[in-house]
Amino acid sequence: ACQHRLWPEIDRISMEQLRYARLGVGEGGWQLFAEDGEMKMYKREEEVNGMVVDPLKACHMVRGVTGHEMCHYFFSPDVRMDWETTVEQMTVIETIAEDTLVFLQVHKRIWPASQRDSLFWSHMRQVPDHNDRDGHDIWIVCNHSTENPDFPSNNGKFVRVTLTVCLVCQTFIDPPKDGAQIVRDNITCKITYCSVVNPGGWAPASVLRAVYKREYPKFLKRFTAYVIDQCKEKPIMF
Ligand SMILES: O=S(=O)(CCO)c1ccc(-c2ccc(C3CCCC3)c([C@H]3C[C@H]3c3ccccn3)c2)cc1
Repeated sequence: ACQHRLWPEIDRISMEQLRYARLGVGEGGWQLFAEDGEMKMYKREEEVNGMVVDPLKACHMVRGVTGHEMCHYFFSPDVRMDWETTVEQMTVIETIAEDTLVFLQVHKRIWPASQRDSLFWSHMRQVPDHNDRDGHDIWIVCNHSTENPDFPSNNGKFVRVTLTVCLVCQTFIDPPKDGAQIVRDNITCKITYCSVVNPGGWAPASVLRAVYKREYPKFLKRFTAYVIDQCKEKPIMF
């Protein structure tokens, strides 16, 4: 992967997104728009050329899974269609490395907007976390739009969205007493999910904001429930 032409961009954007995810929501005009238990969703209202591109930041605490497990299932193409209900087709069009893939996805049409597709590299990485006492690393998956001459945007069929998404997960372990073995009940995963999606073409602001408000909470709840269910009978992947 390190000699691939995209590697410098992949490395830079992934680390930028890690820093961005770890910034609090105290400053920068974030407004809380959805809450469900431990999950808190914030957005900023932004438009580019009259198109809604509202950045989103979601914070969640999930008990019983590790950050490695959360990122593994988010990254894996094999299980994508099991949890991602807003995607109609998903193809891996390039394997840059075992932790770096290029996806082409066709998203379900959101009436009355025209149907969208997305083409993005996806990179998963473990990042040592210096200021974390119990020494558990941070896992991140970063998805960022890219171009590929074999799959031109606006190919007449779909409007190509551009996106930058990151899932940053940190594992916390509450060690069991008397040196017993760590079980899933001793584990909590702190998730920060950030996304900026540019619709790539006009779509009514009111429709998009309504879809964001409905779809993002559903998306994150469904995904985290999926990972908990997949992991519960399996050995812990730290
Ligand atoms: O986290 S991921 O990388 C997971 C891999 O799939 C991701 C998540 C979401 C998107 C996406 C793509 C298109 C749209 C819109 C824009 C105009 C018309 C379609 C939206 C908006 C509508 C929002 C939304 C939020 C959550 C789920 C689906 N829909 C979101 C892409 C990638």
